[in-house]
Amino acid sequence: MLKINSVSKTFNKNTPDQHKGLDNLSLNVSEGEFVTIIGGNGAGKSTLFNVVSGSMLCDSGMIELGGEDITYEPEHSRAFFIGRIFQDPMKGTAPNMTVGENLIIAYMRSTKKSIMKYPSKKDKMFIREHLAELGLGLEDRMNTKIGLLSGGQRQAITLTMATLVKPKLLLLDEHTAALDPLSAKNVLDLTNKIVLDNNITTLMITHNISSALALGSRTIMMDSGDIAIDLNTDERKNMSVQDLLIKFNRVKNKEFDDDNALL
Ligand SMILES: Nc1ncnc2c1ncn2[C@@H]1O[C@H](COP(=O)(O)OP(=O)(O)OP(=O)(O)O)[C@@H](O)[C@H]1O
Repeated sequence: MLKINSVSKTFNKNTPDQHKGLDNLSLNVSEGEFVTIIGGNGAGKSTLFNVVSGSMLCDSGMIELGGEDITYEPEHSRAFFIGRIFQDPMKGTAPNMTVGENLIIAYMRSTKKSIMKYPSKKDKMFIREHLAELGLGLEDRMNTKIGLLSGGQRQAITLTMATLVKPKLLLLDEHTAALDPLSAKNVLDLTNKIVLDNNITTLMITHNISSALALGSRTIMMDSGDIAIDLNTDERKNMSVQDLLIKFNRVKNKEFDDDNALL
């Protein structure tokens, strides 16, 4: 489904500050796979998401999604089939527009319908039903401005916006890191439900190693712009956080270094 072939990205080339964001990284993700990604500071996690979503172009290598070469496809056209959710709940929504308006715009955009046209009753029903499925009562707050909702509610809506129409790929970029622990847990539970119910191919960056091992079907650990450890479902099953840190230490011959790690 997603094939990343020997992708590299160097920043500040030919300057004393030159360094590699991605170093010949290859990764194959199958349809419906839910991969959690961890890694220390500057390991290259966000750069990986940037080159996959098109917000940055790689220097070399190839990225294929669903059999199509998207390596040099511009970000705005990838946005039709790649959903990306950021740490900041305000990113990706218009705070002065209502819940309903935000969802309608996301829906019209992903179905490539004109946003100049008034949505049909059927479209509005579809959106309302989707929101009701979250079980947060947000379907009764369609006229509330998004900016007035809590961070957790906003992330739940952003998640709905990104999955109203099933994306080919969902990128979750530490999407619960700015939330309080209870909201973070609720949003992670919702994420798990939405991803599994819809069989969405998903990559999720997290600093929480226990969540990374508990969620999804595979965990990769990045270091120095490449994948250091790649664990499938069976390999992860009985692995504790401590086991993983010991494995990293053995493979890379150094301590895992992540200021934000919530073990
Ligand atoms: N736009 C940029 N310009 C220059 N260097 C960059 C840029 N983006 C990332 N880098 C560098 O590339 C390396 C990888 O950064 P990246 O943000 O991908 O790491 P990360 O794993 O997401 O780290 P963190 O968890 O700390 O956010 C780092 O050394 C970083 O400083």
